[in-house]
Amino acid sequence: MRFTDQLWQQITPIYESILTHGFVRELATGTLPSATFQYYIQQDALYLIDFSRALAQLAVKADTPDDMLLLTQFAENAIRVERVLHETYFSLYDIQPETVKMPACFAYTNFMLATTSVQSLAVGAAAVLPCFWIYREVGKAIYQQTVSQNPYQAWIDTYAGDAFDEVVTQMLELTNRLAGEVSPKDRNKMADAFYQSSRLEWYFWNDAYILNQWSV
Ligand SMILES: Cc1ncc(CO)c(N)n1
Ligand SMILES: Cc1ncsc1CCO
Repeated sequence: MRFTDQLWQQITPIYESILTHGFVRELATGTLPSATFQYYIQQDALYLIDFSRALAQLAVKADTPDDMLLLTQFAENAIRVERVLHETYFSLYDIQPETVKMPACFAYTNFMLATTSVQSLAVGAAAVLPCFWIYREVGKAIYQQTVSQNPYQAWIDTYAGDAFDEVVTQMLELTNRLAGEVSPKDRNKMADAFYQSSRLEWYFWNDAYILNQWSV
């Protein structure tokens, strides 16, 4: 069994909770209230910027030009996806950019940035892997269930598509290779980082669903 298969086994309950979450269900059926989607897109634009920073920090730590290139391309692409959010959703739904990260976005981006700056390349890679992998699985799952005229179809197509699939496969290969080069102790740290980010993926959707704000 590949290392990443073990990682996925450990997050099975989290993944199930994500797939059955109201946000994901309503995204699939197109019934998600537009205010909820707005909140999500505003937070995701903020998220993608720091996600790009996290990937760039991993690129600095990479040992080979090939890995540097892969990670810098991912970092660039995260900014490009952030731009596309603005060009499509922000203008389509007349969404105003947000500057304040709400609790889940704040927790998730800070966790990724701390892990990719303080921990090793392998542990940092495990911390960003759920961003790739969970979105691909959710994208493919929703793609099966989606209805015609779904207002969120473009979002679904992005993550269910072949281009994203290829990117995720590359990130999985990198993570498995790195896992093979580190100690069992570090593989445990990788598993912990992967688990924590997976949890935060659930919280990110949940915050949007409940329109969570800072209480104080
Ligand atoms: C919160 C979150 N996780 C993962 C992705 C996909 O990279 C995204 N756009 N947003
Ligand atoms: C995972 C991911 N999601 C949006 S951009 C990106 C980086 C890979 O291109």
